[in-house]
Amino acid sequence: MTTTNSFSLQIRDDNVGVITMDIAGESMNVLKAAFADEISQLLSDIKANSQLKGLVFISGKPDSFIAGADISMLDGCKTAEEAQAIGRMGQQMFDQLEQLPIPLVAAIHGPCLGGGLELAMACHARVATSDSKTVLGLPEVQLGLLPGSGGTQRLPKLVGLQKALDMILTGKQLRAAQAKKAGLVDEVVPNSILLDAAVKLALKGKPKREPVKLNLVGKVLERTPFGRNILFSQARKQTLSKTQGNYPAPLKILDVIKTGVDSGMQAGLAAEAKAFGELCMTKESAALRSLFFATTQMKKETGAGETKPNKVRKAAVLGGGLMGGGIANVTATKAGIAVRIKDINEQGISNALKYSYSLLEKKFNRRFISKAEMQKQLLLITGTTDYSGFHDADIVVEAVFEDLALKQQMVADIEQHCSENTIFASNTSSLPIKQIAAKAQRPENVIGLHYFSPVDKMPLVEVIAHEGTSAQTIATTVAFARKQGKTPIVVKDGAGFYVNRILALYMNEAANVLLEGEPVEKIDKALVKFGFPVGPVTLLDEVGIDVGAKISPILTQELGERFSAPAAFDKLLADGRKGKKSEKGFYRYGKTAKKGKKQVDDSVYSVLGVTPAPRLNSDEISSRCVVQMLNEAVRCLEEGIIASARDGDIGAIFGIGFPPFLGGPFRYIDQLGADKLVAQLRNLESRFGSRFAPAHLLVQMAEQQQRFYP
Ligand SMILES: C[C@H](O)CC(=O)SCCNC(=O)CCNC(=O)[C@H](O)C(C)(C)COP(=O)(O)OP(=O)(O)OC[C@H]1O[C@@H](n2cnc3c(N)ncnc32)[C@H](O)[C@@H]1OP(=O)(O)O
Repeated sequence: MTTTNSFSLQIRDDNVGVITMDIAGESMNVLKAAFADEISQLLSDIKANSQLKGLVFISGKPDSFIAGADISMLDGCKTAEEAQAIGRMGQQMFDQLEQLPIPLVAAIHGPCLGGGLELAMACHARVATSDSKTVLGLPEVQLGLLPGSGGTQRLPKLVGLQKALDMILTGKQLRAAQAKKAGLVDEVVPNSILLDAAVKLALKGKPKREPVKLNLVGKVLERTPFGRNILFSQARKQTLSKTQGNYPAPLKILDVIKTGVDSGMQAGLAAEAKAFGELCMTKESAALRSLFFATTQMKKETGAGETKPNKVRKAAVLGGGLMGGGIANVTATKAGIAVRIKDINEQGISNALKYSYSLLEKKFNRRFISKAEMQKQLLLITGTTDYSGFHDADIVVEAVFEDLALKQQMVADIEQHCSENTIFASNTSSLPIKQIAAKAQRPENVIGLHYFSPVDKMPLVEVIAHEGTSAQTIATTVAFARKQGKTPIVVKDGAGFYVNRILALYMNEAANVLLEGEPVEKIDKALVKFGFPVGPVTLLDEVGIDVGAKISPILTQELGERFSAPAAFDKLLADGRKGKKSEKGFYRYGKTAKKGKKQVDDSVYSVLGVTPAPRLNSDEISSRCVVQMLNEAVRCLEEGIIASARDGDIGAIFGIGFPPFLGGPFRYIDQLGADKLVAQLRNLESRFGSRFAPAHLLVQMAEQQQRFYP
């Protein structure tokens, strides 16, 4: 038996060596530069033992394999050369594993990501557990990086070029069954027999790798120089349209994979390590890494200091609409908690159940979950038109219309039908929680829990405590949201909370620009180019022009005139234009829409009384909208609506899709400089009026040359 700090090698009676990786004192295995010496020692012991018939590499952690290279180590690199050397070291380490004369099998349970998968791919075979915790992927692109230790070269060999490009460019993670279908793992087994299965495979000898099975088109695209040129140029085009050129990593990924395919593995590896080093130094990667650190840190916070959350065993949802159905879905599928939906009629319940069914069916068809998992999750969702089955709900989330009296009635109903500890969480997007709790007998149990649509996709929730909400209610709600797979930020009670507040000013400015005559598609394109997933006008159509019109007066009354929507927008509603749901908005929908490209419904201009005439350039449009968002974010921090710049950054990125490569509004202000932003706002204020007046805190920071982050 050989033991180093993080690895041990144990020889079994059948002469299979089991290498166990278990970094002391850390909850997950990550790869560090310091391991090079340990691996060398291990390999020399292995080579010295002529009896060995095979090897298994397994993790000593209960629920994780390897979560990749240590991101803190990468963050600490000062030069591209330093980061390149780390990539090279990993490449050499994995090369040595691949060169071993005896079969080496990776036994994978839990996350096997980034450098972890690169190590597993250097092994001669892979067995993975069918457990839902087991996921395999190369998520480096999400950190603004590329796989730096052989991943760009080995993955295409195992799963084919097209699949590898898809995985590396998106960072998507595969469950074991999907990985098996793709050719990434050889066997899928229950966790209880993982080691046995891996040993068995090792004793069979090194498997012969057949070329990836491809259909005729696939063969032409992947196995002829002509086809590959088409494949890479298509991928480049798609990447540029998706990233708008804002992210350097995807283009480098394409270059590096192409180098390997055209000039061989060694050239590919050299290009990979060089690009890895360069990417590590980019501001985009630094911003994306900061998101990883922020979200990891937030996972530990209860939202209420030392108060421990109560366990939620059963939940209920009021309202089976799109939001209610989505909330029920994540409660059952992500949190694994039984959830009861109440709607005023059977149809509402049936819609909510169908919603979950179709999402789960898609996951099943993609082999992401098994039939048994699908059925188990569906069984957790039940429906009722009265309050039957509500008495033992630990938390009730209401997702009914934005009507204060109705919501107050719901509070009273829940106090009557549920226990005295049941939490009442309101999914309101604009009403102050204090008002919803105003008539409650137990206001300490009332809280806001604001989800974003579509609930199954949007990662953020705002948890809103009013002054009387108890610490216990806050901690339990935060933990509940986290179990649903959400990133919660705790915000102070106030109209629009944080996300809708900063969004409203941004959308208003887009509306102002539109009313000055800029064409709809130009405004949308400008903000997509800036880095938002969709433009503000498209977003207004999606959310509903009527919804915007309802929220705007509430925000104006509570927060001031800068929130009042341009009066001309009332004409849209008078014309029956509510957006996508009414098939009438800024764009064409339904029968009037032609297939393919989105088209502006030109009649919207005459309704608004404007003649479209482009005058501003893309940067002028985007900066006018974005500075409104930045300025309001600072006001929210100043007023304590958000507790920190970090929460504000996460809220904007996860709730609105603020460009992640900028790190969020506050990191972006740091990058711009508070003084430059103040100057820009003052200039706009002189042209357009007080809605651009800079926030006090921003002015103060500009004067004192301060930053939000060190
Ligand atoms: C050369 C290579 O190609 C380059 C790379 O490999 S870059 C790294 C690629 N890997 C990744 O991006 C994966 C990052 N990690 C994750 O996504 C998630 O942590 C996970 C899905 C693995 C697990 O999530 P979850 O179970 O919620 O646990 P989470 O709280 O995030 O992490 C547990 C601990 O592991 C740490 N951790 C996880 N992955 C890490 C990593 N790659 N580097 C450093 N620390 C990591 C977390 O910081 C946390 O530490 P703590 O307990 O001391 O706070």
